[in-house]
Amino acid sequence: MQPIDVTCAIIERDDQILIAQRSESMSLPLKWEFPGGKIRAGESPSDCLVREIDEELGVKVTVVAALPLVTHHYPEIAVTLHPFVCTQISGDLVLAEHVDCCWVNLESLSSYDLAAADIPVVQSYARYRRNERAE
Ligand SMILES: Nc1nc2c([nH]c(=O)n2[C@H]2C[C@H](O)[C@@H](COP(=O)(O)OP(=O)(O)OP(=O)(O)O)O2)c(=O)[nH]1
Repeated sequence: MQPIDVTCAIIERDDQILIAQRSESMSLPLKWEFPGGKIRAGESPSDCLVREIDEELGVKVTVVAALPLVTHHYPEIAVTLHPFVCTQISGDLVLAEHVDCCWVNLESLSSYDLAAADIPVVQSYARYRRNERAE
């Protein structure tokens, strides 16, 4: 199965990051994820990310760092996630597609039912944070 390319944003605010819950009508219903979406033909991953976050959350973000790609095979679809660490630069959060969102500490993430592809993203983000603090 050829993976589809999907961007996702780990939006940082102080010591917390934003996660959002997919709706019942989306694929992976009610799973928690990092907001984002499919990369369009001819679009760069970072342009896709900025567009998707504006569409889904109504806010502008700027990219701080790119994390390693993660490919995951679900039973019916395969995805390659392009994760970016971001900060919000303007706008007020309004959910256009998700049913819920919350700001969480890294340590609390394991209590949310995350999409399976996001688990390695959380691990690489944790490594990124450790390296940031070591500098
Ligand atoms: N956005 C996002 N999608 C994820 C994550 N983890 C994960 O497995 N996925 C999967 C769910 C979907 O199968 C796919 C992304 O599809 P999507 O429905 O969010 O993308 P989109 O907004 O471009 O969708 P659409 O316009 O076609 O409705 O990637 C994640 O952290 N964020």
